[in-house]
Amino acid sequence: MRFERLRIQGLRCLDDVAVELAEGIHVFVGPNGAGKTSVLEAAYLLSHGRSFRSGAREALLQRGARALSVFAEMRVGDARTRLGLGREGTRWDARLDGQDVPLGQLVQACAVVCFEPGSHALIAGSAEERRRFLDWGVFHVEHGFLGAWRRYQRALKQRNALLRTGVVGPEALYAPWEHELDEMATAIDDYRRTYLDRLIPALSASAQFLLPELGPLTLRYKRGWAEGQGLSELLADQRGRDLARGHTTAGAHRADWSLSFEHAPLREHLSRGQEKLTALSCLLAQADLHAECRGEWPVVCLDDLASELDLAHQTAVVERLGAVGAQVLVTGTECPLPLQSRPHRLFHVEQGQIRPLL
Ligand SMILES: Nc1ncnc2c1ncn2[C@@H]1O[C@H](COP(=O)(O)OP(=O)(O)OP(=O)(O)O)[C@@H](O)[C@H]1O
Repeated sequence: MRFERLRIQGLRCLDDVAVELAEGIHVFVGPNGAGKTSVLEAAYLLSHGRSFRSGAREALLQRGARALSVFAEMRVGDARTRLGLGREGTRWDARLDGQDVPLGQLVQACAVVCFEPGSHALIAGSAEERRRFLDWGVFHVEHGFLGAWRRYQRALKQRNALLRTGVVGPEALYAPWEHELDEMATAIDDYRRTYLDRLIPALSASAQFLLPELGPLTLRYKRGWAEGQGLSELLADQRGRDLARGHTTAGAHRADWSLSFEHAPLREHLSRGQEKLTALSCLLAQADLHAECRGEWPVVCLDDLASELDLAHQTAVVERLGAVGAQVLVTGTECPLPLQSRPHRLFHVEQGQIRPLL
């Protein structure tokens, strides 16, 4: 898929800008604080309903503005789709081809993968980062996943509310939610395992491409509760313990995964640059798998590429994405060296204004 046009209003320093986009690589250059990352954030917002930067979605709204909106004309194969996401007051609205739709439907129609300075948290950060990566990957290729995930979250909220009453009974109050958690956690676990089984070949290939010196990789997945044990029995057994902790301590919301390499068995063996390259390998593999499942590469955003990777790796990534024909949006204070001699679209960004240079 690719964007043909993006119009962004009231997002950070972008008051009202429109960008025409084509196939291939687009580079946004300009000084610090110019609004380059905000362009990528706008694209990402359409595919995730949130920013990739930490902080509340509310921080995206331009100071003093009442409304924020991102519109895109998107091409998927031969079809054109219009996407819109806006916030007015406290209300967020999503639109697909002129119709109001639930946010979930909008974000499922649009796929953007983003490598940015915070991406190394996928390797060095909390389990929540890795679950989010996994769940977004599954969500974009498995339509049934969102329903199971929502039912799981609802049951979890209910059980946690019961725990907060400070009483472990009666059974009739806890048991239905624990059964629901068991059923939905099993479904979520199946989706995640199937996804990871499919991701591993693409991940091995991208890691081999970016980090050949580390040798073959192994992915370990933990589902969030002991293997071989039913979740509802486990939850019934550990109500007292969960009560003391104030929340549910086992289940699909505790899942995690990790990577190790033959020549770097522990995460602590990786340099910071290698952590970033490992995270990038995961994101490229996710994009690759998305292309395999949906027949279209997602849009790939690379924020501040030149400050994140050395020249050899910048070149490798750009060549790989160029070869598969993905639409790529890159930012930097200068045009990254590997892109200086190639045909691509170049935009200058300054004080929230975007001007095409090429
Ligand atoms: N809610 C907001 N309202 C108005 N301006 C904002 C808001 N949030 C951030 N900004 C400003 O918008 C700009 C955002 O810049 P952005 O992060 O997109 O810049 P950039 O060109 O990627 O910069 P860098 O090269 O430093 O990473 C900054 O100048 C920032 O101070």
